[in-house]
Amino acid sequence: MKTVHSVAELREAVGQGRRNGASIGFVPTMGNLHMGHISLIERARQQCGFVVASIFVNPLQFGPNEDLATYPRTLAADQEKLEQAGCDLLFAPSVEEMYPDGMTLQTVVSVPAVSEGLCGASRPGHFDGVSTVVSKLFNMVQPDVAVFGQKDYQQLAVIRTMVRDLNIPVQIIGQPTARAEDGLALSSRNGYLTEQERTTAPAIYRTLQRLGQAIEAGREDHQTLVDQGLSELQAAGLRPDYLEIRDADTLGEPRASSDRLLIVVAAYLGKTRLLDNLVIERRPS
Ligand SMILES: Nc1ncnc2c1ncn2[C@@H]1O[C@H](COP(=O)(O)OP(=O)(O)OP(=O)(O)O)[C@@H](O)[C@H]1O
Ligand SMILES: CC(C)(CO)[C@@H](O)C(=O)[O-]
Ligand code: BAL
Repeated sequence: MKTVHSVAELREAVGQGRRNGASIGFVPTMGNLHMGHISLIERARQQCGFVVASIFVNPLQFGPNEDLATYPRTLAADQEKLEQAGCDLLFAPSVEEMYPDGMTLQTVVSVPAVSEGLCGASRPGHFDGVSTVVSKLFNMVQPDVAVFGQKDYQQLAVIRTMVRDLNIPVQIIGQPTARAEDGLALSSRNGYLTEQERTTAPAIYRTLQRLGQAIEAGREDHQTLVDQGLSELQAAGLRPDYLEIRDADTLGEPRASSDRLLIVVAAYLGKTRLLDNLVIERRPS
């Protein structure tokens, strides 16, 4: 696997892949790779002859009091994992390469509606940072297919909307969440957890499953379920940011006609903010 750091080298290497007749698959990441990331690479590999990953900790999507400075940067280990997973090319640009005129003068891509609420409410400006960097990366790589994780469900919805609204010629694939044996969604930020916090963290998925089972059994009293779920999380030692039940396709409030519901949660364990979600097929009434 080749690693490049500049847009010019990236274009040259992707162009070579394309000239060899391969379709281009792309997996954007912030690095510190785990098996969740690797499942995205493998998904891209299934469909494309040439697979590109990027590692870029994007300052534009971090709030002023967030963990930009401490976010784990583990390039050498990541390169090894990507190589083993069959990735062809890694793009690992500097901040200067991505934002040569600085970030204040950067044109911003902003996706309305779907980026508001949930993480958009707790992290103002976050999704503008994500949609801006992902549209830049799409223009740099020009992939046929891009794979994102369903763990970051709202992010995936924002990207799908952006691609549709801006007519970007890329197929977006959502890959199911890879989990540890105890159900905790794999996440780079799990590395921040103390041993004690790590034993508490699976309560998030347990709560999602319990709510999911209740909905599958026909419960429609969503607010009661959410209140119980919040209490469960708190009792386990988590500090919920939000726990909500939404329409899984629009991310709006569920309607009588919603046939897929999203149970979505963000919760703090100490200083670490963890995300997870579950999609439930609703029983026809
Ligand atoms: N457990 C997982 N299963 C499947 N995909 C995942 C998983 N975790 C992350 N991804 C996906 O990997 C891509 C890159 O995400 P990122 O590098 O931010 O990893 P992360 O583990 O989510 O990090 P963080 O802890 O910072 O949120 C995104 O599309 C994200 O949804
Ligand atoms: C999509 C992404 C790579 C954009 O910086 C990031 O938000 C992530 O890793 O999920
Ligand atoms: N995986 C989401 C990227 C972020 O938290 O900034």
